[in-house]
Amino acid sequence: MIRLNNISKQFGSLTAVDGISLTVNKGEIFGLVGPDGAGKTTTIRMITGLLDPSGGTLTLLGSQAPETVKGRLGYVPQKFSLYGDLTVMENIRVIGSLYGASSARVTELAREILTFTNLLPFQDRLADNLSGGMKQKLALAAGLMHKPDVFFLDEPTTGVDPVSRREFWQMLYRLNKEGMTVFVSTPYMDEAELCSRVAFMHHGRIISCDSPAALKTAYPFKVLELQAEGKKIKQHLEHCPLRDINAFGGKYHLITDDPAAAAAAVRSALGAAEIPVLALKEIRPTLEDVFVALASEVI
Ligand SMILES: Nc1ncnc2c1ncn2[C@@H]1O[C@H](COP(=O)(O)OP(=O)(O)OP(=O)(O)O)[C@@H](O)[C@H]1O
Repeated sequence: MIRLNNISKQFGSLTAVDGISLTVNKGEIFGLVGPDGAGKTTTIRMITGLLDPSGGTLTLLGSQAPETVKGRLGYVPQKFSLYGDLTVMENIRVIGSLYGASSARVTELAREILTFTNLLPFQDRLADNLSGGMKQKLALAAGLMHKPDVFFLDEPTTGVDPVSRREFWQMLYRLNKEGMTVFVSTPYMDEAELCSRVAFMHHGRIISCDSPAALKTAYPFKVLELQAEGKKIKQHLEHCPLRDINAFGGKYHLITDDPAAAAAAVRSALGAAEIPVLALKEIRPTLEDVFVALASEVI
């Protein structure tokens, strides 16, 4: 459905996308995952024909010219780009009428899509007065007005509250079940987990691409999760048999080859520093662990 072969993009001397190749199959929820500046937006803009690649070849829906299949694509850009001074319904109707449907058909479709996105009760509210999560739902609704075969969403939930994020993903799942191929970029690893396959992007390159389960299975190290209250924890663990220490929201992931030996050394080192260990246990590696290892080129 989507095939990129050695695609790159230069902006002057900056290489934003550095020779990436990937294939997305019909019916997938494909995640392009990576930190800010990795090259995700640039990649999506090239696939959707908004930007010309500097090199490489690209096939989308069987065509090498994205503009010829534009009518079959949906695109939700990173920044809200609908009309703030129009209501929810007006925004949707404007987009619908751009595709040349009759007024009656636009009304019917608008109601159907606003119902699907739970926005119907807010149809008369100005877009400017919507919450961040609702704005993103409106952008999603707009992207659906022409019933695309493949739907591109560029970091659709950045800055959106957790409840709205969950609702948003439930919608993506429902659309996907109905047959829509979804291509979504995200900096969030919990969202990466929800994709059928993910490509990790870093400094313009794809450093790995597989299903979340396969990526985690291939991870070669063990992970200990540590909860401890104290300062300079990393420093105290310097001489423990650990490959890496990563802080994730108040907890530490300790990367090791030998979890038993590492746990004993950690308890001893923190004990000597009078830092109480609140919890220390081996956990299954997360996608975040996989990404950190890939990005630092230790796997
Ligand atoms: N039009 C442009 N001109 C010059 N540099 C650009 C342009 N667009 C993107 N870049 C640069 O290319 C790199 C990749 O940017 P891109 O927006 O694709 O990354 P991203 O992974 O989508 O991250 P973000 O979430 O920050 O948008 C960045 O260094 C960015 O500053």
